[in-house]
Amino acid sequence: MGVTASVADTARPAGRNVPRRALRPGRGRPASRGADPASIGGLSVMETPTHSTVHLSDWQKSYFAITSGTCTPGQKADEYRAKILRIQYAWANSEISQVCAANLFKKYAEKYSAIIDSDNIETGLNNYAENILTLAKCQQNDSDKWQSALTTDNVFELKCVQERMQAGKNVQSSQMAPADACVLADKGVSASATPGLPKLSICSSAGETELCVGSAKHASRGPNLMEHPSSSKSLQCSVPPVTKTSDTLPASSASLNEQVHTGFQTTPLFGSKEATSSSSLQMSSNCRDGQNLSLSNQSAIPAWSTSSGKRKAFYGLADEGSTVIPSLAPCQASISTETSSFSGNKNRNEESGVPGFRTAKEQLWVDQQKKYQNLPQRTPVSSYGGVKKSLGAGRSRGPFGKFVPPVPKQDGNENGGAQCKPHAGGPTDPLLPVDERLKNIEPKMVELIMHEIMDHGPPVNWDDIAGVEFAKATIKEIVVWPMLRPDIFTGLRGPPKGILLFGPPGTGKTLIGKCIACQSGATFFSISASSLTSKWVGEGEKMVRALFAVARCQQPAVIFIDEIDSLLSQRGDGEHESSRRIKTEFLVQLDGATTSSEDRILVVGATNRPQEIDEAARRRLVKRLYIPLPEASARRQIVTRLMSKEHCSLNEEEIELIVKKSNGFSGADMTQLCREASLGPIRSLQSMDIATIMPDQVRPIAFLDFESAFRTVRPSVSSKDLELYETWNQTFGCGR
Ligand SMILES: Nc1ncnc2c1ncn2[C@@H]1O[C@H](COP(=O)(O)OP(=O)(O)OP(=O)(O)O)[C@@H](O)[C@H]1O
Ligand SMILES: [Mg+2]
Repeated sequence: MGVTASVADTARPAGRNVPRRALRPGRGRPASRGADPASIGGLSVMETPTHSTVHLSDWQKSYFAITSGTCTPGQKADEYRAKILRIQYAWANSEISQVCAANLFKKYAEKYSAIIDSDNIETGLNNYAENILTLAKCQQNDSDKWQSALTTDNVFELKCVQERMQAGKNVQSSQMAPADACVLADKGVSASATPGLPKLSICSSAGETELCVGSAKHASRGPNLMEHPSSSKSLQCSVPPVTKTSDTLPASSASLNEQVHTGFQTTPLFGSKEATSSSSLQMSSNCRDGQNLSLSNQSAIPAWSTSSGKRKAFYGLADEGSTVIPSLAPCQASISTETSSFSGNKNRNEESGVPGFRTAKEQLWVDQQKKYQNLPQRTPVSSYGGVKKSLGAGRSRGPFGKFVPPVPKQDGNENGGAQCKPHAGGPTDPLLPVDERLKNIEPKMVELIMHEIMDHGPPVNWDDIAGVEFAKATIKEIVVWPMLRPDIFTGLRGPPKGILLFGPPGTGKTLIGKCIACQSGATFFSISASSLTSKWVGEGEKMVRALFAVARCQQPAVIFIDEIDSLLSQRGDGEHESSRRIKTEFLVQLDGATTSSEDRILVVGATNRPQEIDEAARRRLVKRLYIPLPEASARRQIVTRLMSKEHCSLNEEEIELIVKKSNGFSGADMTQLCREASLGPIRSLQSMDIATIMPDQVRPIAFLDFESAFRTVRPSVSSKDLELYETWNQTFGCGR
């Protein structure tokens, strides 16, 4: 690669892989070789080669973009990295001298110091660590495939290691390391001050060559990473044997360790003199080495190629322990401090007891790890803290939701669980006894069902449900009270096993289901029928079986199935085999639940298509409660309750008018009407006011807002549909 191309690249937006040659012809520039280093990056340097192919306008564009403040810190950092890379290439190709390269590096370090050292999160590079993290995540899969051929056994046979071992012996024989020696490994690696291996990690003094860990070759003939793509291998290969001796770390090494983290010396780019003189561009100890090290390492060393283990240590994967050789772990952690600088920063600070700099993302990760460690290891957590998906509607348990074992509650306050064996460790814990009733159920399904238990969510009271007094009273009678007093509700008074809530859409059927969940004190499973039928093709009936099995272990239990018509629709010839099997299994289970008078499992189904429910299922859902459109009183209740939370100027008469005008509206329609009206005061503002107006300056919601809301909100249930519900209710419903 010629410097020409490098310089041309410098003028392009960083990070874009536009073919270099594609740029030049378009611009009609001569494709001459040998750039003028003096013009690389627009900096004046000591050497002035003969050719210059930098297009001035390109350079100016780039330069002004970076310095004008229109670039983000991330873009600036990209630009910086790109420039460093260009210089390295030029130097590696002998197109500029080391002195020239050193000077260029120095200039760039000075030029970019404002963004590198800045604490300002908007103009500095603090947030750049986030970008690196993202990049690293993206690269993880690919780079994980790479495996070093070096092992702990063959690494000692490497010539470079042998040389360094010998050199180490020599130095050790002089009894002490030079005072200004620089250790370039950290904790694990620097433990190598054991006889035979000591100087693997200790450099010669300043002025001499500085070493990378394991890069003995560099020590002997001057570092040239560009010439030695294998240097990253040697970095890695030297680690295991050194680690073995970590417990023999002498104090001197330990103190030297501190230098490891603070310097940039792990990236020797120049010959000895240049290395020393260029220390200023090595972003030394007081820099925010998290970012800087990352930048510099990425530019100088193919850092990501050093090992996948580094990345594992970097992320602290949940399954790391199972895949990482224990003896390697400290080394991986230590190496990651070099390549994954923010983790190094963290380690260092934690070791020294000083709270260290962390990006928000880092902190979140640490917090999640801590949180997760304190919880039972039930839910498999993905490598990055993601959570395995569960099926169905009840996702409210969340990633760290409370663990509810599939056993009856056994303390004195709860009922019906005495016959179950304890299963506190969860279905997948091999050490704990499994409930007899779960023996034939796949643990994976038990696990999935457990996710469907709704044990929290916004509380819903009976008062929140306007109207439907008969349905509410019936539900209290057959659900809540028997759950609370099973001793009274026995024999003929025993609760039914199935309830069907049917009625037009938006009348509060799901709301009632949530209310039962909150008020009954039972374990509440909320499963949408479609999740059983669509997600679990072929396994749906097993899921149904598992559902009832787990519910039996969790008594008293309520299984709420929303849109139950899709699960229990009429059986017919064109029906899919799998859905037929699910339906059959469901009916069997409903019967099974019915046969045991001890069982306290209630199935509550909700539908707005009751006519589609299979007759066998209909029979089993013995209480079929019509949830009609809200009457005038219920509509008034909804409006009053919603408006009581808002700034509103409605008087009684106006509310009555609204109630009258909303005849035929469902509960959901009423809610929508109120939402629409509440936007009226905002709409009446001038658009320019919205940015500056104070909340208390917004006028109250008035009747005129409802009047305009009535123009856009219409009833969602047609009178024809209503007739169908009425007819079905008269035929099959249990209402009065
Ligand atoms: N009786 C009611 N009292 C108060 N609010 C209600 C009532 N009915 C409906 N709503 C409002 O309408 C919203 C939708 O209600 P819900 O989801 O329970 O209807 P649904 O009967 O289940 O409808 P669908 O048959 O379409 O599933 C509720 O969140 C609530 O805000
Ligand atoms: Mg619903």
